[in-house]
This record gives sequence, structure tokens and C-alpha cells, in this order.
Amino acid sequence: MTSVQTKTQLSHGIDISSMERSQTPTRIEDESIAIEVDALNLYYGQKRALHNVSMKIPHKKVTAFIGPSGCGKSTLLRCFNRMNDLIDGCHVEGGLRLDGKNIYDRDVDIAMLRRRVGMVFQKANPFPKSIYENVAYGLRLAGINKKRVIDETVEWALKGAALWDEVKDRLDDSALGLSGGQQQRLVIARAIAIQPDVILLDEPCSALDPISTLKVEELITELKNNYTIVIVTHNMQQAARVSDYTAFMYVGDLIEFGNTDQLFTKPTKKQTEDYITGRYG
Ligand SMILES: Nc1ncnc2c1ncn2[C@@H]1O[C@H](COP(=O)(O)OP(=O)(O)OP(=O)(O)O)[C@@H](O)[C@H]1O
Repeated sequence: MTSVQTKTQLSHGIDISSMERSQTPTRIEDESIAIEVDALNLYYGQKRALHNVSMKIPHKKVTAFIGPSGCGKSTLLRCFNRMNDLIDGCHVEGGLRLDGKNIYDRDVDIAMLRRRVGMVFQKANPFPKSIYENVAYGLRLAGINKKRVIDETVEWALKGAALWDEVKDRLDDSALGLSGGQQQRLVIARAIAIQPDVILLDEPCSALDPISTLKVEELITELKNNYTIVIVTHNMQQAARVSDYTAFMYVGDLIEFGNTDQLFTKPTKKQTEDYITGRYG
């Protein structure tokens, strides 16, 4: 065991045994790419929050963003569906391509982009409507009105979000009566109902208890069979458990990006090693 592995276990208790069992690590060079970030700079007014970030996000894999508070993880995530457009004074320079198309081009339909790139936030935000209506809402917005299609899709999405068995007998009850973990899975069901290509998860488990966290983590692992997933997490054990690739960010810079097992066991940058061994952050 290397000194990094020992320190990692001591400071954070990250279970690296599963990493050591893994076969040949996957390499980003061998992946099909969903999102390509090219020399991206983002400014809040005069302040630059992202510095020349370049990276590739692979299709149907889980990519985690880690790093200390304020390093730009959520800012970068929000670029992927242009949520930052909603912030006054925010502007972006550089390229960000989704399946080869620059999403910052003038001709991009932002509503369509956000259908393709769904987002789940730290705090579950169900609408004050029934469980059924929460999932059906996006379908109706998308112009789907046939009850049978909506019924089938609501069931499919709730099953996909591992919530169906818990709610199938109370679909007309208020979503606000669900537990925090159930609400987060409901929001994920709402996101997948409209069949996006990419799901962005911004600290989806930070308000959840350990059992709900485990369920959402299992769900993430399941969802990557069909979706490209990008997750921001403060929890390094979570990044190590659920992700295939990890990006370590520090004060707006992308310091290191690569295969999760390698990044946690053999980081190539001292700043990454210092962070994962708990020396700062
Ligand atoms: N709406 C905003 N207006 C101005 N500055 C912002 C805004 N949102 C974020 N910032 C700044 O941009 C930088 C990056 O913030 P961001 O929230 O992306 O970091 P983070 O790594 O996700 O942090 P945390 O882990 O604490 O959520 C910080 O300095 C933050 O203060």
C-alpha cells in the first residue's frame, strides 16, 4: 500500500479495497464523450470563478466534482445546462459542447437544452402537488397530454427512481408528505420522466440520512446504464463509491481529472493528494 493510500484511509476512512479489486482502469481517452469543456472561463461581474477549465465528460458514466467549498464545482455544473444564465452579471467565455454542439451558441434553444440536461439540487424541491403530478408536470410541458401515456411514463419514471413500491398506493397524496430521501428520489423521477441525456446532481445527498443516501447512491449506479451523470459532492467517500471519473477543483482551477480509482490512490498533483488526505479543505 502506498503512503497516499494509508493516509487516505486514516484521514477519511475511504474504502479503497474495492478500488484495488478493480480490473484495468478505464481511461478517458477510450470513452465516448458527451460533454467537452474547452478553455472555459466564467465571471460573476468582475470576479473570475472558473479559470480556463478544459475537460471531457464521458457518456453513460458517473463523473464527480470534488474540492473545497467555493472552488467552483456548482458553478461548473450549472454551465452544463446554462443555469448560470439566470444570474445577473454572469458571463462565460470558451466552449462547452454537448454531443459536439456548442451550447453557448446563439441558436441554442435553452428550454430544449434543459430538457436534455436535467438537474437535481441539494435540497429536494418537489412542487406542492401530488406525487403523480410532480412527475407528470414535465411531460405536460413537453406537450404530452394523453392520459395513458402519462400514466405509463409516471410509473416508469418512479420505478426508474426506485420509488414506485413506496408510493404506488398513494400517488394522489401530496409530495410534501414524503420523507427527504423519498422527495429526492421523486425529484430524480421528475428529471428522468422527460428522458434527458444528462443528469446533473448538485450535492443530492447532503440533506439525507445514511440509509436514504445509500438508496440514492444505488440509484445513481443504476441510472448510469442510461444516462450521463455528473455529481457535485463534498463527500469524498461518496465520490469514490459512485463515480467512474473524478475532477478535483481548487479556487476555480481544475487541478486534476481522471479515473476515480487512480485519482484517489495515485493522485498526480500534490494539491489533490493534500486534499484527499485531509491536509486542507
Ligand atoms: N451567484 C453568484 N454571484 C457571485 N458569486 C458567486 C455566485 N455563485 C457563486 N459565486 C462565487 O463563485 C465561487 C465558486 O462558487 P461555487 O458555489 O461554484 O463553489 P462550490 O465549489 O460549489 O462551493 P460549495 O462546495 O461551498 O457549494 C465562490 O467564490 C462563490 O462565492
